[in-house]
Amino acid sequence: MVGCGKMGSALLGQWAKGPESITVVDPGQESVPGGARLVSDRAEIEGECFDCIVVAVKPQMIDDIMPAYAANLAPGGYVLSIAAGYSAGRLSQAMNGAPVVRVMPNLPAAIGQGVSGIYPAEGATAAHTAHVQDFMARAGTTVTVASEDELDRVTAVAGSGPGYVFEIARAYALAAMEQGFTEEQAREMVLGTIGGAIAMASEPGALSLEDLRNSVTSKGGTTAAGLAALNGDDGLTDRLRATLQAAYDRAVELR
Ligand SMILES: NC(=O)C1=CN([C@@H]2O[C@H](COP(=O)(O)OP(=O)(O)OC[C@H]3O[C@@H](n4cnc5c(N)ncnc54)[C@H](OP(=O)(O)O)[C@@H]3O)[C@@H](O)[C@H]2O)C=CC1
Ligand SMILES: O=C(O)[C@@H]1CCC=N1
Repeated sequence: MVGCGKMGSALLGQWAKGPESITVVDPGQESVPGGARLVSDRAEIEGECFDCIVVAVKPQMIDDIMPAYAANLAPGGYVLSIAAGYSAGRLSQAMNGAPVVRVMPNLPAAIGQGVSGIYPAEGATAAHTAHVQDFMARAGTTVTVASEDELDRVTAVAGSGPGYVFEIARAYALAAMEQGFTEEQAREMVLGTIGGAIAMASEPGALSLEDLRNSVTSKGGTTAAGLAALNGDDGLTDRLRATLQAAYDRAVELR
């Protein structure tokens, strides 16, 4: 694994429980999860070959960092990239024509509750894809997509998604504090409410999201009043549309 920051270490925490021996190259880390081997520079693995090289550095750094690793890929091996946007074709070219599988995980992978998109690019074999599916299933649910464009849309919806959710929760808690609650009370109430509602909506056979919303909303009651302020003019819907579009557009720029 090349790079082991926030997302790399979230995945490594799950992967390190499996049978593979994992080597991490990251100059900035003092330790990595699960007892994986950590080196700070590629020079320390000169001459060593790996069946899979995971790209977990920022997309903007790939051109500088990754070409040298082409020499570390074992015959028959492949490259697994979690970088947003950066295309499989460009990465393969940078790594001497290596097969590439692109993955878009999200941060709850750290607790085994991630949502990951998988896109096996041209040149990736069924065995490579099966290995990635197994790897990512250890970190949560997976969806294998048929086009790279779709993976960039998974990025906008799920890859970046925890960021939107944390921001919504933060704003919700701030509003709760303005109703007179302490920060701790607001956090507990807001996360308890979001967590409870999501758990209920995730039960097998749960109602549609619209019906669930309606089941909270008494005619002429408090929820109806709150919902009118929240999305009565579709402002929230429009804002979320713009959110996903902006994230997708950025992924396209990073290709
Ligand atoms: N964060 C997220 O929720 C998600 C991120 N991703 C993707 O994951 C990738 C990493 O993102 P994220 O974990 O957030 O970023 P981080 O900055 O946390 O992680 C990148 C890591 O790479 C290290 N690094 C820098 N230079 C090198 C080098 N020459 N060799 C090896 N490692 C190096 C950095 O060290 P240092 O900090 O010291 O520079 C850092 O530890 C990105 O491509 C991103 O698009 C995908 C899905 C979700
Ligand atoms: O913000 C980013 O670019 C990365 C990719 C998805 C989540 N974080």
